[in-house]
Amino acid sequence: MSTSALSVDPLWPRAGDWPGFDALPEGERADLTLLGIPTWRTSLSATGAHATPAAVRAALRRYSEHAAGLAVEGLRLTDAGDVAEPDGEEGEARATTAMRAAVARSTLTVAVGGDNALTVPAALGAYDSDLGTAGLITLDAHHDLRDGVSNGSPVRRLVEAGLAGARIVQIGIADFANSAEYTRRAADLGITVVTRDALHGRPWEDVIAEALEIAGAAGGPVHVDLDVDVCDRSVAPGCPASVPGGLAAWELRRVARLAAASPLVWSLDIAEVDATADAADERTVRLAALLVLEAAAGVASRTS
Ligand SMILES: N=CN[C@@H](CCC(=O)O)C(=O)O
Repeated sequence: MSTSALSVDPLWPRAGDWPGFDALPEGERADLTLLGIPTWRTSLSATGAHATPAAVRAALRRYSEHAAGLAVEGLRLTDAGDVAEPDGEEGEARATTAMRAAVARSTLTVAVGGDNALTVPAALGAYDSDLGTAGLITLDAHHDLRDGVSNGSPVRRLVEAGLAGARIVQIGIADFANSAEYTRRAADLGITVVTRDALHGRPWEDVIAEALEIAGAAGGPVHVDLDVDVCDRSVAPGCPASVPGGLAAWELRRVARLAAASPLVWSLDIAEVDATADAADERTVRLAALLVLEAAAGVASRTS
C-alpha cells in the first residue's frame, strides 16, 4: 500500500506534513525542525541514500503524534526542506548554513540523511562557534575515523575541525566491522568506545546518561549521530553496512527519545538509510521515521 492510499480519520491525525521552517513567525521558535541533508556521493558502498528524506517524510504519514503521557501533539514541528546537492565543499557549506539557521531557532534540529557524510555539516552547523566546548555521541557499528572524505570518515573530520576526542562517545561499535588501526586511532584520540558486546544487560538510561556526561562535560552543545547501521540487519536491511547481531529497533528508538530529552542535545542526525535498497515493507525507512517521532517525544518530555 502506498502512503497516498492511507485511510483518513479526523480522530486519528497523522504525523508529518509539517509547516515550513521559513514560515516560522519572526521571533518565534520551533520545538523540532526536520532538515533533509541527502548526502550520498562519497559513500563507500553504492547507495541511494539521497532518496531517503522524501521517503521518511512519506513514512511519517503512517504514524500519529500520540505518545502516552507526552504532549507531542502540542509541539511546534517544522520542516526546513532539503539542502540541494549537499556533497562536496560547496554543498557541505550550504548544509552547514542551513543547519545553523535551523538550530538557532529550534529546540532540537533533526537532520535526515543521506549517508553518514552528513554528520560533518550537521554537527558543525549545530556547534557553530561552540566547537571548542561541543560533544558528539554516535550510535554506530563503525568508528568513522577513516582517511579521506566519505561516509566512513565524519568523526575524524570533526576532530580535525577542532572537536575534542575526549568529548566523543561511540556506542555500538561492532566486532568484524572495524580494523585494528581505526580502533587504535579512537583510543589515541581519547574517544570513549562502548562496544556492542559491552551493552548487553546495561539499561539504556545508564548508557545515555553516562554518554551525555562525557560529551557534555564542557557545557557545550551535544550532537547525536544515529547511524541506523548500528541496528540488526533484520531491522535495517536498507543500511548497506548493518550487520547481523546489531541493536533491536526498539533500542535505537529508546536512544533517540532519551537523547532528545536532554537539553544538552541541540541536534541529531539519522544516517545511512538507503530508501532504494530497503525491504519491500520499508522497515528501515519506517524505523527512521519513528526515530524522528521519538526525538519529538524526547523534546516533549523536557517539559512534561
Ligand atoms: N558509517 C558507516 N561507516 C562504514 C561505511 C561502510 C560502507 O558504506 O560500506 C565504514 O566506515 O565501514
